Amino acid sequence: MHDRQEQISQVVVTSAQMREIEGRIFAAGMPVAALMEKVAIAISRRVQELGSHGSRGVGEMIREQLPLRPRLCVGILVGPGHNGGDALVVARELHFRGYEVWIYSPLSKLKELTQQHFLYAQSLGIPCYQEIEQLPNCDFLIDGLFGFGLERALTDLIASAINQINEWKKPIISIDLPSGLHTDTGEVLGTAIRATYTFCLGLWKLGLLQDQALEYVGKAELIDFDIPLADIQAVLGSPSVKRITPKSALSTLPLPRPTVTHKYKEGHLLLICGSRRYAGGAILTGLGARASGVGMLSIAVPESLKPQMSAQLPEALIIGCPETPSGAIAQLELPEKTDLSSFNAIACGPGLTKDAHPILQQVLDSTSPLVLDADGLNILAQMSTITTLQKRQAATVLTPHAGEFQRLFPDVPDAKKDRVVAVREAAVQSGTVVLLKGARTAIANPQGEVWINPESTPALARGGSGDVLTGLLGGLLAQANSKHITVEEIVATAAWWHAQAGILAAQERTELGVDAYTLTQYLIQVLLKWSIRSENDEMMTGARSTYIKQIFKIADII
Ligand SMILES: NC(=O)C1=CN([C@@H]2O[C@H](COP(=O)(O)OP(=O)(O)OC[C@H]3O[C@@H](n4cnc5c(N)ncnc54)[C@H](O)[C@@H]3O)[C@@H](O)[C@H]2O)[C@H](O)CC1
Ligand SMILES: [K+]
Repeated sequence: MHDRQEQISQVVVTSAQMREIEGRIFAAGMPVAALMEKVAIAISRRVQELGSHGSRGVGEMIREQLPLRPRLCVGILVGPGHNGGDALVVARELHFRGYEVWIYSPLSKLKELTQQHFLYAQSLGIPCYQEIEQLPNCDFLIDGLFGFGLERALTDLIASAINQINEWKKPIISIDLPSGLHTDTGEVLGTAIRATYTFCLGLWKLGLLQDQALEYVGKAELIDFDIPLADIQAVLGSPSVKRITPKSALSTLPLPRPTVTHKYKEGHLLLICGSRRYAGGAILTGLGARASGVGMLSIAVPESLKPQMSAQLPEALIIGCPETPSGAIAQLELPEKTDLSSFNAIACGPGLTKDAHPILQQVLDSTSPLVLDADGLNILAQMSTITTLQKRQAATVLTPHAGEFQRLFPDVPDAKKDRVVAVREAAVQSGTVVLLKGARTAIANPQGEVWINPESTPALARGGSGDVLTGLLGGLLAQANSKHITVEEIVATAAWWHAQAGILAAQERTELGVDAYTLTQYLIQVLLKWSIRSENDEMMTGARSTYIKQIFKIADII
């Protein structure tokens, strides 16, 4: 069961893929009405959990507002399709559980199954309204207007009703997707419900993981309804878009370490960063690399930065390089008998300034895996990016934010419209792994596979946090060859780890308290938090299986 949950939680689908998977289920004999019932009962149960006393959810919020209200009043928004059908089943179930239920159904032409549920709800005496103004004051709402069947911009009638509903500032639970969002791109088609919770049905919809959707999605969770893995496999093959999960991220960390090892076996990373103007970028990149656990860390900086670098990172080999009049690295001067290929990985860019452009060609000509960030990317953007990158044999990872991405890849589809399409196109064209930073960082490999980090925090939107990621990523890349892990999986792990550190820091210090230096201090705490959690899971699973064995033993079954 656990494995299924993990597999399902990684899958991301478009509306077309969901339609195809749904079609296989119905073709295999599952009646549409039965599936709707199965799904909507699961939704109803979850709504009641949220609405129950003491849960940190809708019920908690409502009780703070209306402690005396004898029973919760819920408004059900019903659309013409099966999303509306789901909502009507939920309406019926909450009605039987004692909730005061009202229905708003703006369109008179409903799909047959939805129509049947509508008639039954009316037969139970549940009040149904066609005008949003008629809907009495509810404690919370269930949004079943549109799911993954939304095909075009909303009509004015429905758009103005949704805007009105959003004005009420009531908790809203959206079924499958907040109505009005494009299922694949997350684009707002006119307007959209601002959900407090989104209960995504069966498999994660791609649109819920796109930056432009996030202010509408609220807290998203998956309602599993036992879609056979075989149907998912048949339609998706190996999923082209995956969610990064704690389990997948932790599994690629260079942990546990072999009992017998030494510092050179745990990777040697070269950072090329910093300038007189941006010394801090070099320090932050170094601290990110330190946290990765990399065995040996060399940092090439302009000569004048050497003292402060050694003070901040005494364990690192600081390589003082000749500098330009503006205080940038003029040329790389590596210790004798070493050249760029001596390093397991190179990370280049933070704080370099564009005056360091001669360095870039050197690192591009190297045969080591290479991470380019910040000015490393800005200098690259001045070269013919795609052809330059295609010449490299070794792995190359680019970590642009939206602006750097636009400069690097002016000809790929607009990342604002669909980040997944844009990052995939950039990676395929350039033959590199591209990490496009954002609220939901997206990573693509040259084969066009995409990973999305589903959890982050606006606390990371600060100068320097990208430098930390570059060091962390470079350090993990330098250790990668000790395990058979792909570069893109390492990149996905670095993105997850970096975001988790931001989340942990923000929990303890608020979203204003996560400067880049502080962020570096939370990186190791992420591993402690998740290793404790997975030990607990193991223990729980272990405890649970022991407990079950005891019961069966008593019953003399095993
Ligand atoms: N996938 C599954 O296994 C299950 C899905 N369920 C639910 O069904 C919806 C999808 O239902 P569908 O009828 O295909 O579409 P919607 O209800 O999302 O769309 C409504 C309907 O409205 C029409 N329409 C499209 N765009 C517009 C518009 N802009 N204005 C007006 N009308 C529009 C279009 O004809 C659509 O058919 C899914 O989200 C789940 O909630 C099952 O309940 C369980 C299994
Ligand atoms: K919906």
